[in-house]
Amino acid sequence: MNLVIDPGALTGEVRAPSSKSEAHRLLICAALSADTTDVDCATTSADIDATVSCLEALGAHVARTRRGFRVVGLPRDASGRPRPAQGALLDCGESGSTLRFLLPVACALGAEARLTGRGRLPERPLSPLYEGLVAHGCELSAQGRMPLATGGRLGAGRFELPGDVSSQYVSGLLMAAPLTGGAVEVLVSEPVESRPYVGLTMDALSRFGVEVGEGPATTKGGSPARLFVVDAPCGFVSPGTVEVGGDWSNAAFWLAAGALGADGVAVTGADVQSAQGDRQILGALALLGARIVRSRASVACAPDHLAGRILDVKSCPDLVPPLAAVAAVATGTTHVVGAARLRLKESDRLATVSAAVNALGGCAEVTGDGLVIEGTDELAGGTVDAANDHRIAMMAAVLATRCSGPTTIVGAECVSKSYPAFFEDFATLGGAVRKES
Ligand SMILES: O=C(O)C1=C[C@@H](OP(=O)(O)O)[C@@H](O)[C@H](O)C1
Ligand SMILES: C=C(OP(=O)(O)O)C(=O)O
Repeated sequence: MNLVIDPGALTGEVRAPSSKSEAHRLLICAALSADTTDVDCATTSADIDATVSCLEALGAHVARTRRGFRVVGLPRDASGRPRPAQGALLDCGESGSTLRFLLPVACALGAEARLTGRGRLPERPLSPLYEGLVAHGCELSAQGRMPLATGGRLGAGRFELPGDVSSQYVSGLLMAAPLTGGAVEVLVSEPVESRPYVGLTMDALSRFGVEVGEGPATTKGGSPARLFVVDAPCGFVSPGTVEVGGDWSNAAFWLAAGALGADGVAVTGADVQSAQGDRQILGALALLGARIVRSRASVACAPDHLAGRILDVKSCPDLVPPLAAVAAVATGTTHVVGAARLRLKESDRLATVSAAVNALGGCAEVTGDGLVIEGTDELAGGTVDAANDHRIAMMAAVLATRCSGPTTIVGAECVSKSYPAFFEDFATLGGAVRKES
């Protein structure tokens, strides 16, 4: 589906959709606990639905309720261990989180399963998580080809991972750890990029009674590292009800639109104390010169004197598209650094962010680990290929509001990966969006 956006500032108030990062984790923990859990989650998305369908395939019972999901955990064997369905096909869709969380979990459950996916997912890396799983008792079919078949059973012990490929490997191992029956140590070399996502996992586990210890350590080679430890014995204990917070990664697009507009945009439902690292959008937009106004019910962003800056995004890779939209019109040069892993997302996001800025008349260039963006106030509009990447479609829509002519977004339906109602909310904020005729 191609959508056309006509120029015009967004303004008003919008509610953040439910966080898919929180939802994945809380749904998985709920499925692994013996009892029933109500996961309050007002909105869903293709990625959240992928995790739900995989958990159902493993034997959990998940029902959609008015407030979210009611999850009945996996059946248990005589010794009280979760007993997964065997021979299940786990369709991860295009969700990297679903695949990288449920691969170690399925292995630790001793499930003979096949994990499959689409879009860019089969190309996105699993190494060296894959090798770590094999070294700890898992039998996996060849890497790089889907479906990926699992067998054997993941055992406890020490896992070593680099900090610069994907924090999702660490999160997956920590969620699998309580199922191994022994102590699990995950040593991650510094810098641990996307570190707040590991914190989000620790937060979710803690809500289900699993505590993760963390401290400084060194690798065998003597380099600095972080050690994450889940001690045995432990198991998932449902707290009854858990709440999924508003999604800061997606709220970031509305705040960016506020910075690009006139009267500002306010977002409700996103907690400024959230464990989500992407609430850093507030600091990053303020650094670029936008005006942030917090009230009890909302946080708003309005334009001021936008100026280019150095933005280190090691801990918040998903904020690059909305920040790039603001940098594209800020005075001067923005250097986005610490962003090499963006090449491993739904698209090569360094290439697609820069292509989107340039397609609308801006000036962006890819560097070794990020982007250089020269701001301009003269964006003409044009045609952006969303490249099947939800964050590129949302970025293009937001930046289109500041162009002098119309913008066509090719493949705009990919927003459904994380935010199916994005364009409805865009229109609610006064955005002029129509289907290409
Ligand atoms: O754990 C998570 O929920 C996520 C971790 C990040 O990935 P990496 O750790 O691979 O950077 C982020 O980009 C992704 O959208 C969601
Ligand atoms: C990279 C993303 O998600 P995932 O890795 O779960 O596919 C994203 O939502 O931007």
